[in-house]
Amino acid sequence: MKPVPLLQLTGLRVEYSRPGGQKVRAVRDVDLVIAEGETLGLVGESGCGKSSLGRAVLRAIEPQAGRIDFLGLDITHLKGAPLRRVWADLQMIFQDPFGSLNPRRKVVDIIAEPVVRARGATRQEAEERAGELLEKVGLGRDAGQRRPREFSGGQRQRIAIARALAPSPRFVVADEPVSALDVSIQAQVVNLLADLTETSNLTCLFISHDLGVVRQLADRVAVMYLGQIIEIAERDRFFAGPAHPYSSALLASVPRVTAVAEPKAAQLQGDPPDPADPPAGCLFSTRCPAATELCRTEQPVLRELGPGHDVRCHFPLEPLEHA
Ligand SMILES: Nc1ncnc2c1ncn2[C@@H]1O[C@H](COP(=O)(O)OP(=O)(O)OP(=O)(O)O)[C@@H](O)[C@H]1O
Repeated sequence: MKPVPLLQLTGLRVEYSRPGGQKVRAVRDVDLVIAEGETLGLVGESGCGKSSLGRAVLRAIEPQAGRIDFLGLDITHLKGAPLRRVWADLQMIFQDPFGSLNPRRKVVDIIAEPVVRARGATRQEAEERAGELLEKVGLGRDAGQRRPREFSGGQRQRIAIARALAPSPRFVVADEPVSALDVSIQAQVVNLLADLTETSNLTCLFISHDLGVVRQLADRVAVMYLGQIIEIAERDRFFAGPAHPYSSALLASVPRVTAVAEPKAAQLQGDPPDPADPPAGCLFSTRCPAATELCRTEQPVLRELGPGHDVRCHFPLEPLEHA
């Protein structure tokens, strides 16, 4: 029997209304399956809809269409107590570790609180769990008696990670968790996250605009453009040579991860179109150096290029190497 996917998105759509009533479709009918224990890296330029997708998955916002199945349960329109029960298994790590931590509370209380609230633990059990987690994230139990402002940015993000893991969730959405940190600290926090996801069999949606970071953590990579997933592949296959011209250009713009040269990669020119006024045909056609008349008129579907490798392009690039 096929295992139940931990998370399944079917035709997920998120729309916002701008003042004046104009509709912005931030997530366009996304289908996605995340298996238990995997880390999926979701990448793309600013504004492509990564956070909107992450927030919809967490049910911090309600999607306009589509369906979210988590652990086999349809959570798309869940509200109140049933949604709060699901949140015990669905946690979030935010970009800004200071803004997301209550400055007036002691660290031990910040971490213990979700264990009491979500799991019904006693105060003593929750504090014990907080102590364990503070050790696990490398801060030590004594850190629990201090307040967030006494810690550096990287340390605060370790506290935020400990808080997210405190109720022993099955799934974590990490939305740009290291991009507010100094580059020298980023690697430490990424290594910690890689270690924790590995040792706790945690499933993770890791949102980042930084392909270098995604390469260190993700088992699979999904690339978003203007609300659509335009390519998804196993990490090694992706980094050996992505098939979508947009992914290729994105990869070429990150010097650190282009050890494998991508000769066909074009430079990304200009900004993405306004999602309220998307182009006809392929959404990338206005910036794609290889766009033809077909690309400008007919929207490509996401189709399988090889095992576990899907691409939404009429003329995908030849992979340099097959994993
Ligand atoms: N509350 C809102 N009202 C109107 N438009 C919004 C709202 N939130 C997001 N958007 C728009 O939806 C699109 C997707 O935004 P989203 O924040 O999901 O993208 P992102 O890829 O996470 O970008 P970033 O990395 O900058 O956070 C953008 O065009 C954004 O301007």
